[in-house]
Amino acid sequence: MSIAEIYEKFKTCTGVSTDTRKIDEGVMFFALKGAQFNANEFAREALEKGAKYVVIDEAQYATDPACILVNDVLYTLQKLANYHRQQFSIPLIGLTGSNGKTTSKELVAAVLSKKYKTYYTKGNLNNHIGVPLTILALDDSYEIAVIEMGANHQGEIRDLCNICEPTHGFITNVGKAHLEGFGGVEGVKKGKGELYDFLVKSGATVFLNAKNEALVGMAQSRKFNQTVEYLKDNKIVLVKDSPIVVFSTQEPNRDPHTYTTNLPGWYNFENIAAALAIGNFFGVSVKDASEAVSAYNPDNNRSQIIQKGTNSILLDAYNANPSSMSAAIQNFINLKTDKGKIVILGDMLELGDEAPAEHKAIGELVAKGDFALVVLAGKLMASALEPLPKAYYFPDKFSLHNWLLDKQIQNSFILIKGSRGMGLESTLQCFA
Ligand SMILES: CC(=O)N[C@H]1[C@@H](OP(=O)(O)OP(=O)(O)OC[C@H]2O[C@@H](n3ccc(=O)[nH]c3=O)[C@H](O)[C@@H]2O)O[C@H](CO)[C@@H](O)[C@@H]1O[C@H](C)C(=O)N[C@@H](C)C(=O)N[C@H](CCC(=O)N[C@@H](CCC[C@@H](N)C(=O)O)C(=O)O)C(=O)O
Ligand SMILES: Nc1ncnc2c1ncn2[C@@H]1O[C@H](COP(=O)(O)OP(=O)(O)OP(=O)(O)O)[C@@H](O)[C@H]1O
Ligand SMILES: C[C@@H](N)C(=O)N[C@H](C)C(=O)O
Repeated sequence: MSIAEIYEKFKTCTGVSTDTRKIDEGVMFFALKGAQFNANEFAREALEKGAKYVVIDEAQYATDPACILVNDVLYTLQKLANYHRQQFSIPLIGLTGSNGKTTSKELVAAVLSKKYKTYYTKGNLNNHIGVPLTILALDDSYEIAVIEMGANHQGEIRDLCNICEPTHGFITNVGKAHLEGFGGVEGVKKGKGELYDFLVKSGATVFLNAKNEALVGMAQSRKFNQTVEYLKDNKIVLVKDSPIVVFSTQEPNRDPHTYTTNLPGWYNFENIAAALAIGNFFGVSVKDASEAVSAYNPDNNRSQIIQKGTNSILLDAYNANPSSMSAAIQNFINLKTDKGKIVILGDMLELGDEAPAEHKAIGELVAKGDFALVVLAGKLMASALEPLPKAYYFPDKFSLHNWLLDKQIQNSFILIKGSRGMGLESTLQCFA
């Protein structure tokens, strides 16, 4: 069956599902294969639970006229998403980067929502499955879309662009993330640059952080139809970045106005600047845009400041890589507080051969800070111990938690950061 024919059936469905444990009446079910299950085996169950059609790629499970047999379910999901995307002529802003994608996406969406009905990626659904699912839930009530794209190897951003066909785009930054799959920082530039390549090819508009040398360099070697630079002039000024970003804007016919945010660090100022520039481009007033970023309060284990008894906690436990870890630690070193400062750091994953050196470099950076306690957790973090002879080290989270529960830390400002695989948000429970 052709994609156009499958699309006709999709249009009669209430949506899409990939999980029989969470299925709504009337959906089109895509039977994906994972590490544990082959969802072809759930075709019948999906129909019994209310799916209108099931897309499968193993003939033996095609036991009902509602089964659509294809060569490859994942490929079909991606092609269908692209077909669906092509039905819309709204601006679609695609973004990627090593760090700050989700925060930037949320900020851009908050700004654009002041003027438009804005569709945007939920949570972190940014990969070869998440982007198609995101696109397939777009409907014609929306006026603009913001789509996050993530990758851990070459070619992935190219493929995601071919699915969502951005008309506008930006890269938050290029840094030391997923080095294993990208093959070093040059590989990251190449991989993230696939968004720029698409924007060149399609004559789209790029938003460019004029203060980011790596991005400016990548942009110089490409000829965009339109480039909108930000952080080039003093339209937005960083007043302070610690413990949270305060910025001021020059608004037409008004005195400069200062806004307080809920986000820590210069790196979030850059994310805010991108959101303001995009808002400005699409005609959102500086006042509305600034109010939107000022009101944004993360609740996703990223850049969250949480009070727990007498302790203040900067919870940044969604993910970690050398760039975001250094940024968070440097910001924490600069933070002024009467409380004792403590860092609790977990492994940074997906760094391949560079993992020992990168963990050691983090240890060297931490050694420059004036911390009351340095606590390291995870096998890879052992490499950070050499420059930190006084650090407390735990090979796993469980021994870390036992120690913290015993220690009853009070009146401290604590940074918690580690990779997703470490799940360090659960360390919050160790503080009363
Ligand atoms: C295929 C799938 O949905 N996988 C999810 C599943 O993982 P698993 O491999 O264990 O699949 P299973 O074997 O359990 O199941 C296979 C399918 O069967 C369905 N099923 C199962 C049982 C049943 O009773 N009924 C069923 O129908 C089941 O639903 C499956 O469809 O479960 C995991 C745990 O819940 C999920 O994590 C997993 O989701 C995968 C990873 C996924 O890709 N989800 C996307 C929707 C997504 O966007 N996820 C994002 C993560 C994005 C991310 O990590 N981005 C990176 C960069 C991207 C790198 C890229 N190359 C990559 O590898 O992803 C970044 O740095 O930003 C998210 O969830 O946040
Ligand atoms: N512009 C930036 N430069 C460097 N580090 C940043 C930047 N923005 C955010 N970070 C750091 O990266 C962390 C993760 O932010 P965020 O989740 O927004 O990034 P992400 O790229 O979406 O990652 P993921 O796709 O894995 O969720 C932040 O909590 C912060 O430590
Ligand atoms: C989960 C994925 N988005 C990610 O950020 N991975 C890195 C390696 C992490 O878990 O920190």
